[in-house]
Amino acid sequence: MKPHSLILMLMIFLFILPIFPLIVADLKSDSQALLDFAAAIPHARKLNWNSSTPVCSSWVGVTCNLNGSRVIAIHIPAVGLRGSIPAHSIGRLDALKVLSLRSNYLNGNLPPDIASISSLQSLYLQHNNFSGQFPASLSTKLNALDISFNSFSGSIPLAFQNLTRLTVLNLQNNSISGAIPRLNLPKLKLLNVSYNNLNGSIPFSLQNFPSSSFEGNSLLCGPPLKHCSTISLSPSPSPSYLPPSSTISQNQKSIPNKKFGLGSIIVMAVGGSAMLFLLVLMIFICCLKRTDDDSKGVLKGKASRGGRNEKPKDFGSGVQEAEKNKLFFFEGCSYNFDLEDLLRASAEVLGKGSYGTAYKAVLDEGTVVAVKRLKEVVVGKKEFEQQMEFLGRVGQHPNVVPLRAYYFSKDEKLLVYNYMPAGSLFMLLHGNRGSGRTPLDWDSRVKISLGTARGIAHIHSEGGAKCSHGNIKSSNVLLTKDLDGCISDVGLTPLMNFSATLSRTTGYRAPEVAETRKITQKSDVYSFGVVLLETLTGKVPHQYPGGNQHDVVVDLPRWVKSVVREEWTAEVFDVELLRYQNVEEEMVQMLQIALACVTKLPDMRPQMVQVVKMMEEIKDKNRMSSESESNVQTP
Ligand SMILES: Nc1ncnc2c1ncn2[C@@H]1O[C@H](COP(=O)(O)OP(=O)(O)OP(=O)(O)O)[C@@H](O)[C@H]1O
Repeated sequence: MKPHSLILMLMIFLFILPIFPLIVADLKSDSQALLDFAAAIPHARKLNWNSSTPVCSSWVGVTCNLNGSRVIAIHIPAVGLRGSIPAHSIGRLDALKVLSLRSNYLNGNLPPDIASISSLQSLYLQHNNFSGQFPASLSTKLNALDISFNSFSGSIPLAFQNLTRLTVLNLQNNSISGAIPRLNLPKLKLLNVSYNNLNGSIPFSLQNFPSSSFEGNSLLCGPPLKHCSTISLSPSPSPSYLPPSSTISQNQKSIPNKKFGLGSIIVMAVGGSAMLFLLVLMIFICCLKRTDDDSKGVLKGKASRGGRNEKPKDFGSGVQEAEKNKLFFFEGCSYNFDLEDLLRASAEVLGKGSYGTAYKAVLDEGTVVAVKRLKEVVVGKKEFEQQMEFLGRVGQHPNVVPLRAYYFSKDEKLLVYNYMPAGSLFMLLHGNRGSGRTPLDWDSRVKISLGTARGIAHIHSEGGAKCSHGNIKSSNVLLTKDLDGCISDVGLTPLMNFSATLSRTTGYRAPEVAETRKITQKSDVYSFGVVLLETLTGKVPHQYPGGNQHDVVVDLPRWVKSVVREEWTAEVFDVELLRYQNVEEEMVQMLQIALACVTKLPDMRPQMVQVVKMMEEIKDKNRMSSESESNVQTP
């Protein structure tokens, strides 16, 4: 080594030596703050945070700065965090820039020390159960704040006026009340305050945002919503005076009158030199680092790609490095991620089915998808791809859960679907039958059943006479946010071990299937008939873990037929439906369709297109007769 290099190295060493204990102490205090947080908050997925492993390289979701001295970002979305965050835990991370705790089950107040971390730039708390007033004191460096889908109440803090760097402000679906303050936020690109209890007029500075930013606040008025009437019941005008922030006023007061003495000048000169020295040092270190990197070349690139972020996730453990990025997207799919992103996403198990395990995966940019990791696929790659190609063609229908992408390798087969946040028909019918349950009304049951029937009819007609579903049941009827029924798991039966399917469809399986070991369109009609009976009776057609055994009827078609034969037809219907007036006839007609579907002889069952037609006729007839009744009553 040359002598001048040695001198420089010595200088660096001499400079770093005194600050090294400070670096270690800062990181230690950050890690302790995180450990305090994790100890107070139960979590479903392993965070791997413990004092014996290095914070910056092995703690899940934790990012440090370049020299590894401070924690600067925490991303732990959808890891099943529960409970309320204690004060003086995360709030102690005073170098934190990004905090993402979205899609967990956190509740209670947000500790004020988090919102006021002075370095904080992005705060993502959406989809939790936080409540109470959002803290009034906020980091003025914030550029993104998303607290949507919580239960925050109180008014929008006036301190929002000071968030001049804000580009995203999402407060939708909370219980925030009062008027919107006159926010003049020059960088704001995305604003959403919809579905709160806001009132008064929309401030002029925010009137350029679309009406969807404000909808769902019945007492809010003015452009882009309807004009405010001059005599408003609850005008609550926006506050016309906003006190300037304390920091601004202090700065304004102090700067003009300042006079510098000799002492101050010496301090400034010494400080300036130190800064200059630091700058030169940093440039030097960067140069050294680059030389080092260059000498490692491609290897270095590979190492970083395979680093902390690339740990295999539950649904991706069989994915090989060489096969990365071979995620195949179907045409028209707008998703913008690759396999690597998917494997890095945080995942939550939705359930285990006969075909494998389903996960909810939340990608870094906020996209949510459902991923199915298939087990026991019995076909080879070619056949698998042919089936996928077929599904790409057939699966395009509003009542079929869209398959967006797939991945195939020797050890891993993944299917990526749209995530359906409203859950399944099974959960809606049988989940939480105790107190606090929201009953499923008649119109919703009809809408879901008709949607499902349309989805199945579409597969039968588009896929050809030999195309059937083979696994129709209420947990495979998923719901859109408007409660429309969509059929899922389309086209998977031909890929799987037949006995696995047989064992899981008990209760919905047509009697001939066990004998012939063949799934047909007529056996799908039978299964749909059972789902319709389940929707009408509220009874579960099979035993299930944790279920209320009083609601289980092992052979539902047989039970319904026996009750109807005894002329106790009214007894078969779900008690929740008895409260609805004037729908008895419609209910009985739907019951007749269901019974036609579960006829023992396959040839006697209607085709799915006929089922759809009959259901539509019943719906239209009843709508027309109720309209004409109301017309008669109108004077
Ligand atoms: N796209 C999706 N969006 C939301 N939830 C889903 C999605 N796909 C599946 N689920 C849910 O995940 C859970 C497991 O689904 P999965 O289809 O793997 O099993 P299953 O329906 O219980 O049985 P089977 O494998 O026989 O269909 C179910 O509760 C289902 O409602």
